[in-house]
Amino acid sequence: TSNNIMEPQSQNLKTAPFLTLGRFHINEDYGFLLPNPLRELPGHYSPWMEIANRLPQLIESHQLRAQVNEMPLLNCQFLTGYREWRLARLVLSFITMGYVWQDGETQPKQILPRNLALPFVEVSRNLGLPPILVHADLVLANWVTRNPGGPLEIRNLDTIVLFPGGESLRSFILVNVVVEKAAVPGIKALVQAVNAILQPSSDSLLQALQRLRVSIQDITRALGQIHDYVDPDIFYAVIRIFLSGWENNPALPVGLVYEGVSKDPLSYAGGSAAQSTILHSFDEFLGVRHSKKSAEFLRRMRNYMPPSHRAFIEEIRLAPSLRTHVLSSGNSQLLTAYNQCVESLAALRTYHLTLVTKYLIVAASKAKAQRTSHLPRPPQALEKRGTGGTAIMSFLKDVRDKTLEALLHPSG
Ligand code: HEM
Ligand SMILES: N[C@@H](CC(=O)c1ccccc1NC=O)C(=O)O
Repeated sequence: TSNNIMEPQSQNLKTAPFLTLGRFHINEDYGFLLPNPLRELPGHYSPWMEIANRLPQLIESHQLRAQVNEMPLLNCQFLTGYREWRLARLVLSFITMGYVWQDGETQPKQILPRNLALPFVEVSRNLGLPPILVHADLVLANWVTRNPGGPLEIRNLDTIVLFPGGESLRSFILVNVVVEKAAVPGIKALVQAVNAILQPSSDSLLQALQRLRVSIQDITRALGQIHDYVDPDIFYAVIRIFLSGWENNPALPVGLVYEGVSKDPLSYAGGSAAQSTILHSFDEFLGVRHSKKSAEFLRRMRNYMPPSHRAFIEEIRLAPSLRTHVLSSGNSQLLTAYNQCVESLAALRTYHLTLVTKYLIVAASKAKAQRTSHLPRPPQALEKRGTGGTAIMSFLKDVRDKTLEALLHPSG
């Protein structure tokens, strides 16, 4: 039956919720993770897969570049379905990072050969992502469960593609998968809260804020598993360089030439969990305001996310302000629940700062004192900057401090 145009709009809101996950390709069980990623491409693409499946060995033996130079130029037309495109990007992004950084920071490859550059740029354009490894490749599409019916826990997970770094690299990726899984109840609570503001229903809103706080605490707990599985010296000296990019990077000051795509070099930021949609969503929902510089970096990182996830953040930004709703409600329970979400988010960022201290600051000073001579010389350019390109501690402390500034006080 056609909608009765006389029916007041609010009736519609009672039925169709304003915000839903499905519209943004966010999964009820896996959140921003790609559900059940593919691990095989059609036979036509075996030249890519054969290299990807041996990537750590090819990089460590410095044979990757030679292998890539012999790789045939393959046409993307035989890729069918979203999951095949995501696996193709996963494979091509790993091969690209390995190709550029195979011989370390002092001898980067300035030109990406056309047989790699052309398909990588085509697949990237198709998916709305930049032609460089991003969090959506390294983490979101790079996981399988060992026992399909089993839980999404480290022991029941495996990666699809790897860089050098052995167990530390594999676990680094999988801790991030577990973090994304821990965020799912929080993202669902955020959607419930936005719809509760619109209905309005303060009971539902209160319950949603309490669920959001619990999920943020679960994310922090999941983050802590890094200590159990990832060696800081291996992370710092072996793994990090393969996650780094070619924007504001002294190792590749003009960027990278993508042969056959553009005669001028192009610059793109390296991977970072700043490309994970989780905290962007929480910041927008809670109304956390970052400094101009931090906000610019975080906004740029949104262009390194799948377009539908980027759109989800935008939708939250356009939704009615939770802060205004809490303050105007005069409901002290809502105010307390809101502040507990903000405090938990700040605590998550403080915990992340302790990780960065251990895995970057301390690891760097140890490497400089040559107490890790059994490992390769770590990249100098990455000493002061994150792989995403920020000045490490100042950016992260600023982001954490601005989170705390969002706390609401009853006197307004
Ligand atoms: C050894 C592990 C890690 C190190 C050394 C590290 C380091 C960094 C650095 C340097 C930045 C600044 C942006 C950049 O330049 O890349 C950053 C940003 C960020 N990292 Fe990590 N990170 C680690 C793991 C993680 C994990 C597992 C998560 C998952 C929640 C995470 C979440 C974030 C977020 C959300 C940002 C953006 C800033 C913010 O919103 O607070 N990081 N990280
Ligand atoms: N930004 C970190 C590296 C890092 O944490 C990262 C790099 C690529 C993709 C995800 C990352 N972090 C967590 O998922 C660093 O500067 O070492």
